[in-house]
Amino acid sequence: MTIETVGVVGAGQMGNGIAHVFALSGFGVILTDVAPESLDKALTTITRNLDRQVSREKITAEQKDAALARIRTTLDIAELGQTDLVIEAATERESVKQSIFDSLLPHLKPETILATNTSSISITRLASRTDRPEKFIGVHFMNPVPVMQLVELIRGIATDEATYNELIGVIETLGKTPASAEDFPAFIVNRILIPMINEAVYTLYEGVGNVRSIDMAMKLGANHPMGPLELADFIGLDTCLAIMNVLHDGLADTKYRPCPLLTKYVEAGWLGRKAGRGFYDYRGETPVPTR
Ligand SMILES: CC(=O)CC(=O)SCCNC(=O)CCNC(=O)[C@H](O)C(C)(C)COP(=O)(O)OP(=O)(O)OC[C@H]1O[C@@H](n2cnc3c(N)ncnc32)[C@H](O)[C@@H]1OP(=O)(O)O
Ligand SMILES: NC(=O)C1=CN([C@@H]2O[C@H](COP(=O)(O)OP(=O)(O)OC[C@H]3O[C@@H](n4cnc5c(N)ncnc54)[C@H](OP(=O)(O)O)[C@@H]3O)[C@@H](O)[C@H]2O)C=CC1
Repeated sequence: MTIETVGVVGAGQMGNGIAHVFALSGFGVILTDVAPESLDKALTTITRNLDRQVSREKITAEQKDAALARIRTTLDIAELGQTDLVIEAATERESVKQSIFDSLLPHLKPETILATNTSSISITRLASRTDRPEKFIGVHFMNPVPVMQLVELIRGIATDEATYNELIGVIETLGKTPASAEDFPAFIVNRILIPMINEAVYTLYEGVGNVRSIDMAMKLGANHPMGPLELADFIGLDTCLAIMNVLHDGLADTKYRPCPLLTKYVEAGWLGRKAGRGFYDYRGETPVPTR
């Protein structure tokens, strides 16, 4: 099958990045979300990130304009019926993803591949509730999508070889590197990364360090490009907590217990950068630690 047009469901930080890289690689993109403001914000972010790539001479102004012209936004999920591949990138909650698939499936062509960018949820379980488990696959992009090289590919128990091979080709066309992960909670990257972030929150909770000292320690002491709390804010604290809950429920091991302080920040709506506040407050000129 030739994939020419890609549907992206969810226009948050991952959805806009996925739309960006597909459009830049020549695919037509239809981006949908439930909120018109999210679609407007996504287009503003994509334009800003393309401008950054133009100013760093990674792409030309013509490539930027052509990429933007390939992206269409809509509030009507039925419009994704014309696409060859759909990537679901909505909130990390199984019920949300489930209801998206329920409303999307009646409109899809039988040959369309259905992918999810979930960062932790079982691909096999999500696939089993669709009409095409053999054409269902996990395609896990990393944040920020235009920059990060890796894409994890996760096959559910029923995913067929043709779908897997098709996606390897697509990811290579995007200039990225596919890596296969088995379908266990949070796959490879987040199985390792998110417990590390959770441990950093425990370090804060127990008073071993404050926000600044913990981030500085890991940046200067372990050469991480961002400190773990800065990275948690970047990912989204709701997403970090959702992933810890999937690990805790799925592996039934207390070592995956989400830190109560992480839960408290999420309960406060302090979800990180996207909410203007998390372990840092981003509402002023420079980020200020909240603890
Ligand atoms: C939760 C999950 O399910 C899985 C995940 O995604 S986990 C999160 C994985 N991501 C990470 O761990 C990111 C860690 N952080 C980093 O790698 C870096 O801090 C960073 C790349 C985000 C920014 O790097 P930096 O050096 O501080 O900033 P900066 O110099 O402005 O940017 C570096 C490059 O990225 C580009 N860039 C940064 N953000 C960008 C964006 N949103 N869009 C396009 N380009 C971007 C810059 O243009 C620059 O490109 P060049 O080097 O080619 O000139
Ligand atoms: N953040 C990260 O670093 C990474 C996240 N992921 C995964 O990508 C997915 C998206 O995460 P991320 O972009 O960070 O989250 P965001 O919160 O930034 O964006 C999620 C978007 O989905 C929208 N949405 C919610 N419900 C629906 C629906 N029914 N139909 C369409 N859109 C909907 C939200 O709208 P509204 O705001 O109105 O609710 C929001 O715009 C998650 O599965 C996450 O686990 C994967 C890799 C990295």
